[in-house]
Amino acid sequence: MTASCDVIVIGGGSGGSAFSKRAAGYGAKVVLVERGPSWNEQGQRTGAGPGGTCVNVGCVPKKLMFMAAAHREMMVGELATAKGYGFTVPEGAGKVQWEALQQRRDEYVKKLNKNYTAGWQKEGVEIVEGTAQFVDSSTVEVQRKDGSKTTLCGKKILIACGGIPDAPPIPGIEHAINSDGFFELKKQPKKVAVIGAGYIAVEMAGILHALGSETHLYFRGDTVLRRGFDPFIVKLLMEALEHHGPVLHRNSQPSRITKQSNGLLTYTATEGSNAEQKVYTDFDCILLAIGRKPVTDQLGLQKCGVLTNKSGHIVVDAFENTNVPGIYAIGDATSTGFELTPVAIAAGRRLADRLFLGEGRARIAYEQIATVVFSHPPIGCIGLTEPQAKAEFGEANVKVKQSSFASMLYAFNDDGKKVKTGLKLVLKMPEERVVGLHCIGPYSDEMMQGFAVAVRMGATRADFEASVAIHPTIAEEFVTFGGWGQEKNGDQVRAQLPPYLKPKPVLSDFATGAALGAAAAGVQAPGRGQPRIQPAGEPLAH
Ligand SMILES: Cc1cc2nc3c(=O)[nH]c(=O)nc-3n(C[C@H](O)[C@H](O)[C@H](O)COP(=O)(O)OP(=O)(O)OC[C@H]3O[C@@H](n4cnc5c(N)ncnc54)[C@H](O)[C@@H]3O)c2cc1C
Ligand SMILES: NC(=O)c1ccc[n+]([C@@H]2O[C@H](COP(=O)([O-])OP(=O)(O)OC[C@H]3O[C@@H](n4cnc5c(N)ncnc54)[C@H](O)[C@@H]3O)[C@@H](O)[C@H]2O)c1
Repeated sequence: MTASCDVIVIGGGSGGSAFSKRAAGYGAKVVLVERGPSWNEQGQRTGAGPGGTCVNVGCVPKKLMFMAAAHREMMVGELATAKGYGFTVPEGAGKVQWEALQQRRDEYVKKLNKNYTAGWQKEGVEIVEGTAQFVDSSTVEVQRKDGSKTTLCGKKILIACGGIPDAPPIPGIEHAINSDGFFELKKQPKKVAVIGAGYIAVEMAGILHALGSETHLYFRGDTVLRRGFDPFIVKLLMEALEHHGPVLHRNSQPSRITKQSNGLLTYTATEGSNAEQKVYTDFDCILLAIGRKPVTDQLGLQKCGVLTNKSGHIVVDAFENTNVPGIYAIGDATSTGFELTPVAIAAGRRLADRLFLGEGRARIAYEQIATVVFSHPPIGCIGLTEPQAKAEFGEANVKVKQSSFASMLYAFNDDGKKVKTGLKLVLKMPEERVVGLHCIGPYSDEMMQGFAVAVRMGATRADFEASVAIHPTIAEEFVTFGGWGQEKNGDQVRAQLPPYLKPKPVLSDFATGAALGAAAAGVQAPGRGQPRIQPAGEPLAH
């Protein structure tokens, strides 16, 4: 029995870890319960441990694989640029040593696991290793791996338990892997089917294809990334995938997986308008990436009365409050709709600021969250898509500046094999405030963060164009879309002040009528629906 503490945190992932360190830094007595570790004594991966999904089976190992793929892409394959720049690429180059890569990647993750634990200890966070379940609204029981149990009492409790990959209930599902399984692959698949159309399917299919596996991507609609991404960006992504990516299978629903007598796998899908059963054979790997589900069903929430929605996500308001006073929730387990590491971290830190610093207004601005899809090529975006902006402000009050071109990276690809870069600004008229910024193409991932600051600060097109460009870069297009003299994209010549001389409207002028409401549940993430703009009169989120 541990003595009573100020706050019990369930889950040492992105959100729980950030909250715990910040709260302990303010002097709160924090007990962090984390299921971990990530590997068992036999060296087998057991899922997320210290650092959670991001560190163990998410962003970090995924980005390492993305970077491995980027190395190969430059050497060999349709979009290879190395030869054009004068490098000799020997016959047979580009064979990745999968096992060595996996080993280095896992060592890197294990180091991060240690850093997380050390970080908690340094801040004075008490760590209890085991699985937490509610006993009542202020008590939690923790079961350790050896079966022993500890009871913890907290004045407050934070739920930051995250989620796990979801699976469709189809026959033969046991033969498939999910994103966790991707990181356990001991050898590179020769022929792989990836099923899904979201971040994970697009990213993992891209990585596998770029690393040289024969990759097939099956999805239900006409395009991938259907929800929350700007149609201009999706169109360019689809063009890139069609010409240079995995084999695409549209309008395809998973139906069945069977094992062949030779050990390989057959994938059956229901396809097209007349629901034809199509059979695809000889896969050595089938990867399902059809979304994630929260692990709230394992918490015994009925004991404390915390409410979840239909999908099991904990219902929270914009301040991470659940319906039970003193119990809070952040990150992937919540109804906010944003399953992103920096969102979980920011929510955790702001919650700690509110609870232990007395900063009552601190909340995360869910309506202005930048995101990157590490697709091939990568995508970055923040704010509203063009259709979302038109729905929000009315068609006449939205102006768009967009352009697509081939990046200089492909200057020497004489065979014409290059992917298009696309940049788009969605402007709210008449002040031309940037309410959406979207890009696809090489380096889009690294380009986004600075623009996200500008959009967050309420930048207008005039602010963008008053910034002197950095040349030659891709990002410079965002600040040179066409100034006061002549506009690109066929616009009329404008006889008015250069944009950088226009008076800057005050932030409150930009407020829209959209009521954010008490619940962040209504605010939706790319891939989930429509984000909202800061409404008038709301305390400024930060
Ligand atoms: C393949 C993949 C790639 C991703 N790539 C990106 C990316 O590039 N960028 C990005 O921003 N996001 C990415 N994400 C999403 C990101 O990983 C999550 O949004 C983030 O980790 C959520 O943090 P969290 O704190 O809510 O939960 P988690 O990080 O999942 O942490 C929850 C922790 O709680 C523990 N836990 C659960 N239940 C209990 C219990 N009952 N008792 C004790 N402990 C418990 C778990 O062991 C886990 O460590 C990716 C996700 C995946 C799967
Ligand atoms: N770069 C990043 O920031 C990054 C990377 C990976 C994951 N993530 C986060 O993790 C979350 C989960 O990723 P995800 O890709 O698993 O989920 P997702 O919600 O992004 O996409 C799930 C996809 O699966 C499809 N789908 C759902 N049920 C299906 C079924 N029965 N059959 C076929 N297709 C089905 C959906 O139409 C959707 O396109 C993301 O929403 C994102 O927030 C972020």
